[in-house]
Amino acid sequence: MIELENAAYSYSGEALLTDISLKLAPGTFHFLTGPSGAGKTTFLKLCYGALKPTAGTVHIFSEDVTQMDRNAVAYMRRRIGVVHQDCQFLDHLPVAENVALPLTVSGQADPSQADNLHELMSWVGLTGKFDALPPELSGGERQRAALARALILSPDVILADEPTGNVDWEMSQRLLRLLIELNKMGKTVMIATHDLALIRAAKAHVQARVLRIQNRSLQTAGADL
Ligand SMILES: Nc1ncnc2c1ncn2[C@@H]1O[C@H](COP(=O)(O)OP(=O)(O)OP(=O)(O)O)[C@@H](O)[C@H]1O
Repeated sequence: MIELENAAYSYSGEALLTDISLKLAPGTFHFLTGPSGAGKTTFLKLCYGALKPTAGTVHIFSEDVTQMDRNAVAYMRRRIGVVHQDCQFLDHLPVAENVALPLTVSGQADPSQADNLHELMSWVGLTGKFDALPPELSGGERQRAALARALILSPDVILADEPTGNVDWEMSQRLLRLLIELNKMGKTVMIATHDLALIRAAKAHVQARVLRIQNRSLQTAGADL
């Protein structure tokens, strides 16, 4: 689905990631860990075409990202749901409209009537928050709304950047269960996280591969996590 081959990324000529190779196969579950500033968000951006590698190649759904124009990237992005670290809501729009935004952007006539909007809001436990504004949500509600928005176009792949960053243990377990459930439905999932306890908890329920970015490269983490 997503394949990086000797991929590298530099900001302003300074190498952050070098010689990264990885194949994300359909239906797999990955964690991505590593110290703060190691490049986890940057790596995820390479995986969804927000950044193009400065060396090597990235293929997404068999297409070379460096050869895609903006329209092709936008079209490809419909198949990848991204949960951003800071959620990135439009604070003046109600939660349901934020969740439906990818439908609006992709030209669906009346997103508020979309069956999957109602289903998703219910699935993430936010039925009562349709008309709330994002600043009125708790941290866990924000993360669940961000997950719902990432899923609104029924993507094949979910990339979640610290989805449990600002929530307590109980809520992080709830979010993890949702992501595991998605994987059991056949979706490919990658979660970037600092939370090693979360990774340990997940391993009891899902076969997950743990990757670590360290010293600019990507390694498979040991079983001692
Ligand atoms: N647009 C940018 N321009 C220049 N440098 C950047 C840019 N975005 C990120 N960086 C730098 O790249 C490095 C890696 O950032 P990135 O956000 O990918 O790391 P991370 O592992 O996700 O960090 P954290 O765990 O703290 O979220 C950091 O030093 C950051 O300052």
